[in-house]
Amino acid sequence: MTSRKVAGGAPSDGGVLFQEIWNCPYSMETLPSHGEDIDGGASPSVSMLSEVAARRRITIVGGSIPERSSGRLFNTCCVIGPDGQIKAKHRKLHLFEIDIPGDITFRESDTFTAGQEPTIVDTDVGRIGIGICHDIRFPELAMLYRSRGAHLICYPSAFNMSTGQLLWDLMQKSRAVDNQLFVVTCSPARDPNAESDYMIWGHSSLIGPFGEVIATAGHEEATVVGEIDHSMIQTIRDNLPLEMQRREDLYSTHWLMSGENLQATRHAPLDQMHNCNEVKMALQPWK
Ligand SMILES: NC(=O)CCC(=O)C(=O)O
Repeated sequence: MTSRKVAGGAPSDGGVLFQEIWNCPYSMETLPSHGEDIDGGASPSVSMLSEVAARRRITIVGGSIPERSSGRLFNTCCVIGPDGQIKAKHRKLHLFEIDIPGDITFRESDTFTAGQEPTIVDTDVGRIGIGICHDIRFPELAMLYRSRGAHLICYPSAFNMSTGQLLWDLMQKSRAVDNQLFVVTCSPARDPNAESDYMIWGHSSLIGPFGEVIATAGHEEATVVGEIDHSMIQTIRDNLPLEMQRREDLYSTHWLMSGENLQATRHAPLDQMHNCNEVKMALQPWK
């Protein structure tokens, strides 16, 4: 997936987004043997991205690779600037866990450790928030990026056949429309002959702040190219001033993500979720 910024500053040569886990099969059994030590400078995959970014003078949101660090494995995305330097590193925050008997069972947490920090980074193609695949299901993360002034959120991804058909488009459009910004996704292509049980859904896309599909792929291998006009963000926000219409008197957007009562309420069975309207949410301070 490649994109080019066309407004809101000097045009750059653009950016490229890769998919989730592009340097090896997305299989929990074999992933550990492909882990690379990014901080230790022993990552052939990131070195390759850096070389390409510097040679082409572009920003690369480098999908994700298994990152080995202090004896643990993370699902990690590096953002690389046109000088070939790593500008940011995002470790997947929400690991994908699913168990639909007879259909799909997948547990990333058997292999990966979850990251601890959201990632927002200023690049030549705008201010980018990063999420990796399953991170897209959590609207709070996208809201956080919006509140930090993100122009676009990049989600390197690998949705599957069980959830992709119903939800993939919906997720991307929801995050874009709720937050009135651009959402860019990149998925691997589907390989019908793959030996893995995990069949990829595909359909990488660039979605605009009004939910419009600017560019999209099918499930086959493709390069998707789209233009991001930053001025559209303000236009849509002026046309439809959602932020001004929030009913802070009814629901607070100052979220408290910790605290015993909140935890107890959030994790209670549905029929015990009383007093929910008393729960205040305040955004976890993010340094
Ligand atoms: N690789 C992933 O995180 C897949 C997420 C997914 O398919 C979902 O439904 O969520």
